[in-house]
Amino acid sequence: MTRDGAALPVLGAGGWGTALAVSAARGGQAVRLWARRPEFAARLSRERVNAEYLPGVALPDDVEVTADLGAAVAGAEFALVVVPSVGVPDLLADLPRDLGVVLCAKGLAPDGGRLTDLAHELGFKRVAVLSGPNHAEEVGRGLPAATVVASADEALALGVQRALITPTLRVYTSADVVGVELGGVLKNVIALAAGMVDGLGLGDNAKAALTTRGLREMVRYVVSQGGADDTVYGLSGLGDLIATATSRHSRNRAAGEAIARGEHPGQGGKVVEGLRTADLLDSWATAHGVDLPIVRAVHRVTAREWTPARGVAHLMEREAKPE
Ligand SMILES: NC(=O)C1=CN([C@@H]2O[C@H](COP(=O)(O)OP(=O)(O)OC[C@H]3O[C@@H](n4cnc5c(N)ncnc54)[C@H](O)[C@@H]3O)[C@@H](O)[C@H]2O)C=CC1
Ligand SMILES: O=C(CO)COP(=O)(O)O
Repeated sequence: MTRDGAALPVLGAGGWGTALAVSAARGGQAVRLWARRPEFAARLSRERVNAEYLPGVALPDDVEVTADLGAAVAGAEFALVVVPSVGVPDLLADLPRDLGVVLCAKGLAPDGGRLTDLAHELGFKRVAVLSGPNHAEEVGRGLPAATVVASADEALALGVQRALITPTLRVYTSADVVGVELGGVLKNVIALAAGMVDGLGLGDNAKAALTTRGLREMVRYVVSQGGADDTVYGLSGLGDLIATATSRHSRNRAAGEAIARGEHPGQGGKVVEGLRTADLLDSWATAHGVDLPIVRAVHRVTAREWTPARGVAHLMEREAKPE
């Protein structure tokens, strides 16, 4: 049943790991889905539905669930790493260094750097990133979607493309790791801001202005890190910004909306990557003298240093200048 020999390890059984496992298996790829908690893995293996993170989507027979990390990656060329960014360093530390790693988290390393850099620093030679407009709820249901796998190792990118491409998930390759990785990271912060615009009832004009200026901020940051502006205008940048800033599925957008209403964002234990990213990036931008005003406003508001109204004023009352 496998396409390329050994089963594909999918490490992380949250919403996105489960959706990727289901999608690949439906496409004819045998999958080993690793969950950190043994009792959770046992329940998932028994019930064949991830009721906690991806309800209503049945696991095909070709998805084997395990809590044994060594068994999950045994014999594999590469593995998808699909835990939240905060858990990536510890998981990478436990993996064999000759394994190719495909990083799927849309977040940063603890020092504010890129997770792909961290993987190289830890000794991995074959590193890729997977990112695009891909809500797990839709990919899990087999609705049409497209995504991008980027790597400096072309053979790895092509292998991932072969393993994941299906009639409903179109997988493109790219050599711009920086651009693909950081587009997915940044759009979460802009989606938090878009949610705040929704929560404050500021209207469609404000949201269009915010997301467009947010795209400009994404380009500025990506280019400062060596990525290409063209990549930001593609699926993993603009595409994911549209999907996230407008979606009822987005946890980042919903968290922004809740914060603007004065609530604490309750996501039932699901990760809201933009909160951590805004914190890390605001510090980075301050230290490096880079102007990221939306990141700054989102960080200050989510840290409860500013009210949402002050965040809006910070953006509206900047000096007048050409677009
Ligand atoms: N949900 C989505 O639609 C998409 C999510 N992503 C990204 O994928 C990453 C994972 O997100 P989701 O699967 O949605 O998360 P989730 O919130 O659905 O679930 C998180 C999963 O990771 C596990 N986990 C938490 N901390 C861990 C750690 N330290 N080590 C190992 N496992 C840990 C949890 O037990 C849970 O199974 C995030 O970076 C997210 O931005 C990317 C594309 C789509
Ligand atoms: O990355 C995503 C869609 O591409 C998921 O976004 P949220 O984490 O905001 O739900």
